[in-house]
Amino acid sequence: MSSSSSTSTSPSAEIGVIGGSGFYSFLDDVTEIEIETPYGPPSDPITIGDLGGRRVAFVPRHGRDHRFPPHRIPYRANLWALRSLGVRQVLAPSAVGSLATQYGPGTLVVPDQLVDRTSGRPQTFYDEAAAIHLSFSDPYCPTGRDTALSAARTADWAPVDGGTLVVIEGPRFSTRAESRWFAAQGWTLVGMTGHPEAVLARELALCYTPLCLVTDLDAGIEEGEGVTMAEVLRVFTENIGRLRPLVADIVANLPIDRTCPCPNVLDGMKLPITLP
Ligand SMILES: CSC[C@H]1O[C@H](OP(=O)(O)O)[C@H](O)[C@@H]1O
Ligand SMILES: Nc1ncnc2[nH]cnc12
Repeated sequence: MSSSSSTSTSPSAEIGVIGGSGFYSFLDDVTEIEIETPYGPPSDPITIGDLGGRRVAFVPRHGRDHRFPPHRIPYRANLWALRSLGVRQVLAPSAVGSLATQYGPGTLVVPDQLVDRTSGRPQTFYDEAAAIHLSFSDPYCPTGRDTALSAARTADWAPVDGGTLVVIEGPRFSTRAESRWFAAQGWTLVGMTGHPEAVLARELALCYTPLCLVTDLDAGIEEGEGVTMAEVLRVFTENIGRLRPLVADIVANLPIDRTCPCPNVLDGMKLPITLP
């Protein structure tokens, strides 16, 4: 681990933020850290700073120059690096498409379920020496979700509480038929990065909370031209001015001591690896 500023102790943080498309920086007055993990380096050097009285680590999921497409993001390295810095609670802003007309661009959703439609992405830390099967019935931290929802309400950004995020392999967007099928299942949102990020956080006993900003109505919902990357980035950029302070408020309001089930998910398991 190397750091750009001289510190006598190792840099550490308690809360991690993984920025998505259009969310490439977060903190002021940062220490920048280059970390190697058993899974290679994270998407970018991690920046650590103080925010709302908390120590926060930030990593841009796609890299600050958006060089990693969703299927090439080093998800394991990102989560491992955050945990190795002391992070135990993770906030995950993400740009998503909507599968429901009532949730138009600019809607903030804190989903409570996900459906994995990715293929071939490494999605576990436990792939040799012992079989580890974790419960994933409720993929997100209940306390993180509640904290996010109440911070959004306080900020007058009426959030949608719950919904199902379907995660596609990408990097292409969905066809209209796929999109209509997702909507017909009753799923709410579509994205490309929510899996395996959430399950890898669970495997490291981290709290993980998705913050989904709707940037578009997906192809089968709006009979227009179809979604474009430019549209996603434009709408995200229009909303980043209120998303950043909201993430800061959530950071400030996350509990210091975790009373949710997340810290205990590995209890009694004989792990084949030592967690950082
Ligand atoms: C920029 S277009 C599609 C891209 O945007 C979303 O990224 P993220 O979840 O990191 O905000 C979506 O999942 C795709 O990766
Ligand atoms: N319509 C969409 N499909 C998949 N990922 C997205 N990210 C933002 N909008 C999206």
